Amino acid sequence: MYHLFKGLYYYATTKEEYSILILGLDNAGKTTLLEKIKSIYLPGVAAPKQGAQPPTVGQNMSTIPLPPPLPSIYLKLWDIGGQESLRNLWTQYYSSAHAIVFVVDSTDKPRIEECRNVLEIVVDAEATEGIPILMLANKQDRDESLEVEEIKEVFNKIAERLSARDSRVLPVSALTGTGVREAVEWLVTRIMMNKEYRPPLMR
Ligand SMILES: Nc1nc2c(ncn2[C@@H]2O[C@H](COP(=O)(O)OP(=O)(O)OP(=O)(O)O)[C@@H](O)[C@H]2O)c(=O)[nH]1
Ligand SMILES: [Mg+2]
Repeated sequence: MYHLFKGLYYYATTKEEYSILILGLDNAGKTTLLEKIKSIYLPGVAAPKQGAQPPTVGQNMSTIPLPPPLPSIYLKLWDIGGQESLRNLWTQYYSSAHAIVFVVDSTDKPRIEECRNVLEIVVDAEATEGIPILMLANKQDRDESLEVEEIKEVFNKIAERLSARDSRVLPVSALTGTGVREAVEWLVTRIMMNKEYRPPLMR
């Protein structure tokens, strides 16, 4: 009887926890995205304002219990600094990540090739094999932003590597929130579909 109650208690009080890595060049909008997701799913958290986030030196982490009607799981979001000198830290997070969100500044045309090269390195790393990759064409609220189709073309060049993977490109504005819920919903579906390959932690 004790074991039955213990089992029921465990079942009622634990949830699956999935880690999501938010990567991308410096100034792409990663921290703004994290803050926006927090403001949507956590009660009482204010939405981020333009220019309010200092460049990230190190990491920010937030655990979000998803509200209904989304599945009752925790998303553990890791936002890691994108400056060149910090990018070699990213690899430490790969093996425990259940998905990668790669944020692209759609207004930063001069750095779009750099962006593609950096994504290529992430995709080619052994420890990211088999996990879903979501590319976000961010800053779509700005007039001068590249369209999502143009961003897709740039990333087509690494399509062979991505073709065997679960990947998607979605347009968003981390600042206004347009597309952010859709992005989270895509991630939730894909990490749960992939849970036999990369199982969640139980918390
Ligand atoms: N217009 C617009 N500005 C944005 C958007 N997302 C981020 N920004 C702005 O872009 C700048 C950089 O945003 P951050 O979120 O700090 O960028 P980051 O990727 O975390 O940068 P690092 O921490 O240096 O890696 C800030 O001024 C943000 O307000 C967006 O969707 N639209
Ligand atoms: Mg940041």
